Amino acid sequence: MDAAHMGADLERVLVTEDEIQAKLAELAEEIAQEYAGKDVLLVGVLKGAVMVMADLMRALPITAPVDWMAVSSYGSGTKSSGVVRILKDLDVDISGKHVLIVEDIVDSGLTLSWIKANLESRNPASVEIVTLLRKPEAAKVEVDVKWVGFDIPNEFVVGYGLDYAEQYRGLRQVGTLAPHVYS
Ligand SMILES: O=P(O)(O)OC[C@H]1O[C@H](OP(=O)(O)OP(=O)(O)O)[C@H](O)[C@@H]1O
Ligand code: HPA
Ligand SMILES: [Mg+2]
Repeated sequence: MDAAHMGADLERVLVTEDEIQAKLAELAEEIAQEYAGKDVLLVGVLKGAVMVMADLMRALPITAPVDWMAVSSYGSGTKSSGVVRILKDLDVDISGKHVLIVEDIVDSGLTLSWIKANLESRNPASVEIVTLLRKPEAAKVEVDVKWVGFDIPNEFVVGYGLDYAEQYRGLRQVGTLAPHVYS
């Protein structure tokens, strides 16, 4: 799909490219302060967090190693199954380390609460979460998220890492899809 067509499939832009970048710069400052003098490992959750990770780590005034986990809960649909599977585990041992999970979205919260509990069971020094987006009205479980970029309405969104059937991840903004896309 070409980029122009990808953008044309959006019904409404909820967060613009500029808003995303400005927010990540703010969050990066806060995160750098929090971890000053500490070693922190950034853990990205594939595939959605790729964009947030790429831009957040470049905005961070500190250097930090990066590792990735891949889990699946959504498959190709628009609803969380609630069943989380590890598709790819971390490469490194996190015991004694400060871990910052980097995510694109907290929707039902099922994925993040599962990942957080899973990582906490490995005896890290701490586990915190930064997410670009959160849907407060969609929460099925409460997850303690330290840094949130934007609270958004309970609508399915795409762009900036977020997909619908693996499409639209490359959009620079976040928005809802036009109804014709689903039919
Ligand atoms: O709060 P929840 O309802 O659990 O939803 C959030 C999760 O869903 C998405 O991942 P998805 O499983 O679609 O994988 P992807 O990142 O590869 O698209 C998103 O990246 C989060 O990880
Ligand atoms: O709104 C969403 N869009 C795309 N992927 C998602 N994964 C959880 N919520 C969403
Ligand atoms: Mg997805």
